[in-house]
Amino acid sequence: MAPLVEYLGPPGTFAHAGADRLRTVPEGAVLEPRPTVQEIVHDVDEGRCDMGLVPVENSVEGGVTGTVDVLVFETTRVVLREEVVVPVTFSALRRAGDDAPPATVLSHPVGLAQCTRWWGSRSLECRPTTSTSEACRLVAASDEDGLVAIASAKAGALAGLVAVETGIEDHPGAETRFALVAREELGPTGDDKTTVVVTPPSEVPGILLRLLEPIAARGLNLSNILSRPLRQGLGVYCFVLTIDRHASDPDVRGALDDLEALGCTVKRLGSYPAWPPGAVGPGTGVGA
Ligand SMILES: O=C(O)C(=O)Cc1ccccc1
Repeated sequence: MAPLVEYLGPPGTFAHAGADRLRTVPEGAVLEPRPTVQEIVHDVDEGRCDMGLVPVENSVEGGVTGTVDVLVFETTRVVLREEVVVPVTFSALRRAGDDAPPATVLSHPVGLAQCTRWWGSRSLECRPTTSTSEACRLVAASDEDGLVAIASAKAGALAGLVAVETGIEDHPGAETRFALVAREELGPTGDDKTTVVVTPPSEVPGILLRLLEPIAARGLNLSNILSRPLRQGLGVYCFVLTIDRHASDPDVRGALDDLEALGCTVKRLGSYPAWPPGAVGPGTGVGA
């Protein structure tokens, strides 16, 4: 049967654009929008779909914490299978005929955070939405005046909105990394990354330094480190580490064994080919 790939919808999101850049999805896959990252990740974890495409990191905002936390705390089977990077630029989008002064801006939290100068200088009220396309859908369906969606021009056009300004982001050239999550990871391609969640034992002084030592000592490059609160009180954190090598590499295996020997809990989120495309084939073109 054709694999089912869910992405953060509705159509026109940056995730939808990312689906077009996927390289490891079998031909004939069916692509379906879902309204929230949580639903997508749980659908993969519990076998209701095969794969899911969700935002994990933005070059201006850092980790997309909503996604990272679902992967860290709410999954048992989900692994990262592929990463895809998408350039992001934002437009201000309105209903045709709504000439009222802008009053309220709607977008995904990452979209709002990347356009703070635009809406901050106009003192607009912010309404976070589950995606940029959902912001467009809500503005198009509302009879409230003065609403502005922040999304790609394409998302706006799909919802029938008019772009009143383009390129409104604070930092041009931003990119977002998306993860294709699945239940099975891929073998080594020669240019891979491994992401793990490391929870240190409590109350060990200098633990961050000690848990980085086995990685540094093996000459492994750490391309990302994110700390997330364990929700057990202030100062209690886990670390999401990305190592630029496949988990089957003996040095990565050795480093992860050392972390466990230090008393850390290690949750393996999987190994996947690094972006930009290197050792794997061309895109499968399942997306937008
Ligand atoms: O809402 C979207 O379009 C997404 O795919 C998530 C997102 C939102 C803002 C910037 C990058 C990705």
